[in-house]
Amino acid sequence: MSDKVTVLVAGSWGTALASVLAANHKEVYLWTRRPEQAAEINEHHTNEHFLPGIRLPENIIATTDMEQAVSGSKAVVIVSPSSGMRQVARSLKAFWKEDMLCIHATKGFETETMKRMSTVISEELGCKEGEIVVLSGPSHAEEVVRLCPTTVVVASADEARAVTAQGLFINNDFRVYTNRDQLGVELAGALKNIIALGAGLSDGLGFGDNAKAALLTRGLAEIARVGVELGANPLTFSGLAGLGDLVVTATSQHSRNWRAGSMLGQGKPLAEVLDSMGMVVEGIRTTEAAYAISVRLGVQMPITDQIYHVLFKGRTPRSAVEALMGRDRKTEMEAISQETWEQWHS
Ligand SMILES: NC(=O)C1=CN([C@@H]2O[C@H](COP(=O)(O)OP(=O)(O)OC[C@H]3O[C@@H](n4cnc5c(N)ncnc54)[C@H](OP(=O)(O)O)[C@@H]3O)[C@@H](O)[C@H]2O)C=CC1
Ligand SMILES: O=C(CO)COP(=O)(O)O
Repeated sequence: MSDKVTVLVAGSWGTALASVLAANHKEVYLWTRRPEQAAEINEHHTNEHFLPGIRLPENIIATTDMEQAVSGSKAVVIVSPSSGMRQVARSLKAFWKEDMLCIHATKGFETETMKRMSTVISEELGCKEGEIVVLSGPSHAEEVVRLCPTTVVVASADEARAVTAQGLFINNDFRVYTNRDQLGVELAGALKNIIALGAGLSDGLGFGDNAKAALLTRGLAEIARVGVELGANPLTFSGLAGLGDLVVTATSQHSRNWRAGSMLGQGKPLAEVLDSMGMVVEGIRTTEAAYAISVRLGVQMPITDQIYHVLFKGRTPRSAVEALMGRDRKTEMEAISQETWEQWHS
């Protein structure tokens, strides 16, 4: 097989992952729907809107032709925002071959159906969900393209595919671990964006480090609670896709979710905040999906609940904080059932 790999969509993360792959492979095809962006990448080796000031490797070949991008590739990496995933996966289907590896690096749900991205992709490609590989972890595109040391996890129910994905991406700047808990990794990557919005809100309101530490810790508790209820390994939430990504997203000014939350906390309306971003803020849609999932399962997600009401129901950030601080008295630790413990330690 050739040494060609493909990345679908040339946003910040797709372009950054193409740069990692370009260090390891001969040809990296980067598909975009915009001809002017393809021309910019091929002629100037830049993607100025998404990664200002960065010169991209010359073996990244941008194209708007899906067939040219995909045919003969050994792996296709989909990095669409969650809102475009079904459409992008559907366009891929015509050129998809069963021996290609499919990896996705998107952090979100399909809001209309509350489905995970692996589910959406497998439905469109007609493959098993467990064959998809999920790439996630603490990794801002802006730092990856500057070759700052970065660690991520690739997860698949099919361990051999995760190991193959690890081999495609790993190098001395980009360290890749494998994990069998595809479900947990996917849930952790999506749900941390809600807490990052909350951390931004807290900073925008002028609260301090105590509030942020509380949000991260109790946020992780509710992410793990819903994750375990859905069948994930509890230990995944203390790994790179869980704690690692939560820390990087909720404490970094690179984070679009943190930035959006911070502007909301300063009193800017949601529509104005989203207009000013120029990039995807996944946490908004994810809050809607997670709120619906928590109601459906009857699992408490108090922080998500408050952020949902701030975003969509006109609650002020301050009254959301009052509601969180005034909740019933609780014990900190929740029991993990014997059955769950045995399942993950067998
Ligand atoms: N940025 C980061 O550091 C990281 C991002 N992620 C995740 O990666 C995913 C993508 O985020 P990111 O790259 O940052 O987003 P950006 O906002 O930087 O870019 C989004 C890209 O998606 C394209 N796009 C959107 N909808 C469609 C569609 N229907 N068909 C084709 N192309 C489409 C846009 O094209 P156009 O320009 O034509 O609108 C644009 O190129 C998100 O789920 C995010 O959470 C994960 C880890 C790190
Ligand atoms: O997921 C990310 C880093 O791991 C990027 O987060 P933002 O989408 O908030 O920028």
